Formats: sequence, C-alpha cells, structure tokens
Amino acid sequence: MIPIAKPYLTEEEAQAAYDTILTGWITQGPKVQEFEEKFAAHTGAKYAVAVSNCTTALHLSMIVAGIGQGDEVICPSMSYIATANAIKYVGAIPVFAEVQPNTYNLDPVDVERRITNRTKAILVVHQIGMPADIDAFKKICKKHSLKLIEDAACAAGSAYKGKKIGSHSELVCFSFHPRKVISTGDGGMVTTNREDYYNRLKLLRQHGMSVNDRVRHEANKVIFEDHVEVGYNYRMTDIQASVGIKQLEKLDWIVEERRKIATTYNKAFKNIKSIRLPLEEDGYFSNYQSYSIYLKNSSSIARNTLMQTLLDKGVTSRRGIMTTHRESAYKDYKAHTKLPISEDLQDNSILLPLYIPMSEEQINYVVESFLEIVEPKVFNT
Ligand SMILES: C[C@H]1O[C@H](OP(=O)(O)OP(=O)(O)OC[C@H]2O[C@@H](n3cnc4c(=O)[nH]c(N)nc43)[C@H](O)[C@@H]2O)[C@@H](O)[C@@H](O)[C@@H]1N
Ligand SMILES: O=C(O)CCC(=O)C(=O)O
Repeated sequence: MIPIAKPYLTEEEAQAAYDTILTGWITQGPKVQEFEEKFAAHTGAKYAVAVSNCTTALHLSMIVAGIGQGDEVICPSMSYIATANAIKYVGAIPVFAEVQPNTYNLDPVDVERRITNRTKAILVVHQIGMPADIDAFKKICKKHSLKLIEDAACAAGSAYKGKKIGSHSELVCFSFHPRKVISTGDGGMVTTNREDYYNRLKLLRQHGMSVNDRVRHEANKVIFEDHVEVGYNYRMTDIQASVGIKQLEKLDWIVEERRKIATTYNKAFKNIKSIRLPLEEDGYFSNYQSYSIYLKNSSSIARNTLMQTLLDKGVTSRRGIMTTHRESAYKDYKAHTKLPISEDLQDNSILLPLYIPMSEEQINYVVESFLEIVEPKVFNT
C-alpha cells in the first residue's frame, strides 16, 4: 500500500531525541532555544517562538495582534478547521472568504469585499504549501488598518518573491505535525520581526511567567517569579526541538525532492484535459506539502469513485481540503454562507501520495494507476 504521506525521520532524529532525554532538561530548554534561533535564521525572520503546535501558534498570534470579543477576522473556509477555530478561541468571528480555483488560496478581491467596520485582521493561509499573494493582502491591510496573520502550517520551506515564508509579515505560524514537510511529532512556531510580539509570545506560552525556569535554575540568588497575565501551557519540549533541529537541516533538500516528484506528476498528467494541475506562478515557490488535482466537470469519473478505485489498487489518496462552514461545529454558518468555489474544490479535488523517500517504482505506480483510471483509452494505446 502506498500511503498518502510519511514524515522523513532518520536515525539522526532518533539519536537527537535520545541524547536530549539523557541531558535531563526536556522542556522549554536549550534545545528549544537552539531550534528557535535556527528556524528564525532559516526563514530570515528576526525572531521565532516555539509552541506546542500551529493551532496554539495561531491562538497566541490572535492575542498579541489584539483580536478579541466580537472582532471579525477574514479567513478561508477552505482550510483545516484549526484556522477558524483559532479566531473563535479569542471570542472573535471568522468571516469566510472565497479562494481562487487554481491556487486554493484566498482571493484578495473577495476578501476586500467582506471588510466591515468590525474587521480587525486577515488570516491568510498558504494552502498545502503554495504561498498566497502576501503583497496583495499587505496592501489591503494597510489601506483598511487591519492586522495580517499568516497561517503557514503547511508552508515551511516555501517562498514568495524570492524570500522564505516567515520573513514577510509580523506574525507567521508554522506546524510540525507529522503531515507537514518537517515534523517534531506535533509542534509549532511563530516567526516575527517585532520585539514586543516576541516577548509577549514567550510570556503567553508559559503561563505568563515573568522569570522563566531556566533563568531561575541558573541563578545564584533566590528569585521569585510573578505571573503577570493569564497565560497558557503551550510549550514545546526539548525532545521535540532536538528532532526539529535535525529536520530543519534537511528542509531545503526535502523540498527539492518533493518538487521533483511534483514535476514528475505534472509531466505525466499534463495532457489530461479533464483535470487541472497545481498552478505555481512566477514568484511563487511551493514545498508541495500536498499534490492536489482538480477533476473538471468533463471528468468521466467521480472523485470518490476515483479514490476508491485507487485504494483498490493500493494507492492511498485524500479528498480535497475541507471547508470549515460545512463541518458540524460550524453549522450556524451553513445557511448564510455561499462559497461555491470552495465547495466545488473540496468536492472535486484529490490529493495524491507525496513523501520522501518515494521510490521511482512507487511514483510510477501512482502515475500508471491514475492514468489507467482517468484516461483508460490513452493508457491502453
Ligand atoms: C494538512 C492536514 O493534513 C491532514 O489531512 P489529510 O486528510 O491530508 O491526512 P491524514 O488523513 O491526517 O493522513 C495523515 C497521513 O500521514 C501519515 N502519517 C505518518 N505518521 C503520522 C502521524 O503520526 N499522524 C498522522 N495523522 N499521520 C501520520 C500517514 O500516511 C497518514 O495516513 C490532517 O492530518 C490535518 O491535521 C492537517 N492539517
Ligand atoms: O492538529 C492537526 O491535525 C493539524 C493542525 C496542525 O497542523 C497544528 O496545529 O500544528
């Protein structure tokens, strides 16, 4: 069976976790600090703050951006549910905007249309690793005095206009969940260029503690900490961070390898008229966290049938990215939300296997299986 995804983890990561365990400092310690410094350097951001996952990264970003009760935040419905949930955590209201059919990313024109006097921020997602048009959203935010927050859960190693994702705006949130291109089991990171945000994020992730445990541990004078505001326990462990450091060293290589597989898929499928392949325009550099194909109306096979037939041949796939407004948790949205493009993309797209290392044989098997089902006539000639 060819899986949909698999984290690329080696003896190196296992050894790093082992070594960290034996140091006796296993959470929010030196390895977390090292991972943060290296991640900031890699993205080109001034600061990075490690947290327990991207959902908590988004939650803290909402808080430091000053988003609160009753504020509106524009975001895509077509994203993993964590995007909208983070807005809800602070009592704010997710306002769903449409995405562009060929990139799955927020449509700036539709976003601007949905701005009201209660709008406080735009939460832009770089969907399945393809960067959104950051400059367009920066312009809208400037014009309407809004905050910009980037959900880069899937976009570690992606770049926009020659600069890595993480370096473009004030709050960028990453995930190291196993489904992402690099993983620490679970884990997240916020990058920022603002020192005030950096300090507040560090405070909030550790209960609002004024003097952290490492400082107290190393002090030769008795120090008492204060908890200056109601914070959270959103720490990353040093065991995770030591894995993250090794993963980060491989990130650029992993992205190159993923892009090679995406290129093979692109070449193999380019002449199929009934499907649309991922679009990577000039200035956009995707890490191909996922490879998504859209089945047009003219497709002779329904998406779910295609998925089952692939599975029967031993090829795992996934349906297109979910739409939050159609989840039960968001049933209040269902009646008044009209997002035909997002719904169509969710219903008619399919993610194919893409992971490192995928053998040539496995890649070819996915290609052949897909062609055999979608274009049987061409395949058999
Ligand atoms: C980007 C989004 O991707 C994921 O959705 P998805 O439907 O594409 O993928 P999932 O069904 O979660 O599949 C994750 C796949 O990734 C591989 N995998 C390998 N190790 C793991 C693991 O520890 N946890 C999970 N969830 N998956 C793991 C397996 O092949 C597994 O089937 C979700 O897990 C979301 O959490 C995520 N935001
Ligand atoms: O929790 C998940 O399954 C995905 C969300 C995520 O990637 C994260 O919070 O880091």
